[in-house]
Amino acid sequence: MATLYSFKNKNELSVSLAEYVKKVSAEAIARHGKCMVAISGGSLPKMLAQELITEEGKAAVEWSKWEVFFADERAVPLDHEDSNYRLNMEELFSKLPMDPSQVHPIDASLISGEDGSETDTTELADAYEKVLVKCFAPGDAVRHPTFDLVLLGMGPDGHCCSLFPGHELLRESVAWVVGIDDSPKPPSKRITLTLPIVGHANKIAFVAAGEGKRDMLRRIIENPEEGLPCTLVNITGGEKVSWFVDDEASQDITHYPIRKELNLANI
Ligand SMILES: O=C1O[C@H](COP(=O)(O)O)[C@@H](O)[C@H](O)[C@H]1O
Repeated sequence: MATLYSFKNKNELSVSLAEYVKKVSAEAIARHGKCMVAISGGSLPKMLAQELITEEGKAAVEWSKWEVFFADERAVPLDHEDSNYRLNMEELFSKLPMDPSQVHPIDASLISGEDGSETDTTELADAYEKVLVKCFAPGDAVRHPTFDLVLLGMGPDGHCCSLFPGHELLRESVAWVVGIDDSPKPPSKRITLTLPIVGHANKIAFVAAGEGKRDMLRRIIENPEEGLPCTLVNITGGEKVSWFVDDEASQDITHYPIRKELNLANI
């Protein structure tokens, strides 16, 4: 069962989220010498940056051991305002002691049309899957990449990565990365990790804050029968999943245990 942490405000959420990231990172590096991370876009990078780009945050994590991939990406040029790569670089990774080569973007040469609207998303997804194959198991065939940490936002419609409610891609069980051409949230062309890959990670963290997420958060947590994408990650990931939300977002949750403090021993 996923753990739900709710904090007084976004500031306290960011403080605990940073503690969680530090611990998960240290454990991964102790286990296999690196930390393989998948990250999404939206409001998440800013919340991570608050504590992690400080001098203390820079020193508390072995950033040189991180390899960063995208949980989802929009089929746009890397400097486009909709690019999750651009957002994460600007908000977070360019401010950390990391080499840019540690962050693995989509293959920009496959973006077609000025705004990416003519891109073949299957080709883009397949190319990104090859990046994962290469980075996770060089020269080796693996059934699933195991991310040490997947960091996700929650869309106000209950989507995560670029897996949208009711979409057929929620049933994908073979591919690691898939293309989507009909995202209900623009831009319509994207690529995304699939549910089995997200659920296979060692740790999965969701971040959601503010009144705008309140109703959907309640439905995700309390109405699993709706089968919303975030709920499916909760079900697949079970106790590996932690939610970091603020009290504004969790206010309507009455039938699920809410923890008010992060307990690092339980992670
Ligand atoms: O389109 C996307 O939206 C989600 C949620 O974003 P938020 O701004 O509501 O936090 C994000 O997680 C995903 O990466 C992005 O492509």
